[in-house]
Amino acid sequence: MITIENLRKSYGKLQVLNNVSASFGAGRVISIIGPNGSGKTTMSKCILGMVLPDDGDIKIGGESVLNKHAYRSQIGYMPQIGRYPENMKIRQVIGMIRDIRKDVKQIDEELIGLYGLEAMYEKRMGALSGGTKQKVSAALAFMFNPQILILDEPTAGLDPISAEILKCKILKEKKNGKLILITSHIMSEIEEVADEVLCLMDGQLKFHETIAGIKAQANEERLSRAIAKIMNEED
Ligand SMILES: Nc1ncnc2c1ncn2[C@@H]1O[C@H](COP(=O)(O)OP(=O)(O)OP(=O)(O)O)[C@@H](O)[C@H]1O
Repeated sequence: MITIENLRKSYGKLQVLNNVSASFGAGRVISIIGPNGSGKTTMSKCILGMVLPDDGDIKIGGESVLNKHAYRSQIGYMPQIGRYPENMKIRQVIGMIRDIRKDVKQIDEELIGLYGLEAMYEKRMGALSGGTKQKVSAALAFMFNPQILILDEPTAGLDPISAEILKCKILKEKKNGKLILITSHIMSEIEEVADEVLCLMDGQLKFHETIAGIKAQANEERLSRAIAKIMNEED
């Protein structure tokens, strides 16, 4: 569904993505991991068209999406920190985005219901707690039934019950054939929801492997130990 070919991106002298290639199929959850600053968000933003790579290609359904816009409507994005106009109420933000996406008939309001957002509709975005803002971001990412979801540290800041709701939603949408990319540092969460792990280190692909494959390769039952072992291996 998504193919990344020899992706390169630098900011000035800093090479953030160095020849990264990978492909991701429908009906899979892929966790993107790596130390802080290893290029995870930059790779996600390249897929979203928010950052233009210096070199390489990104294909969705076999077609290059570089410098194109229409494909973005197939992607639901939950940013690490959602930024919203402080004075707008939750109701207005959701209404505004629904207005922009009038083309979508099959609206998915499940997370709005599960998070009880309607009861907070009249609250202004600037007055919300970080976790509630995260819930709005999650609800918006899933709302327009996108075929691809990119979730940047989605459960960071959510209380355990709200995080559980989101993990269940991720697994449900995976069963519906969606491709879901998640950046996360939480190993237990990765083990619960992901099928594959892609690891970036210093902008390079360190490995891209199934969970079972990682454990077998490292000869470790615990995913966190297995990943640490592989990350510490010399190339
Ligand atoms: N717009 C930008 N201008 C300059 N440097 C940038 C820009 N965006 C990112 N960088 C740098 O690129 C590197 C990779 O950043 P990126 O946000 O992709 O990392 P990450 O793996 O998502 O990190 P984290 O785990 O901390 O979220 C960092 O050194 C960052 O400072």
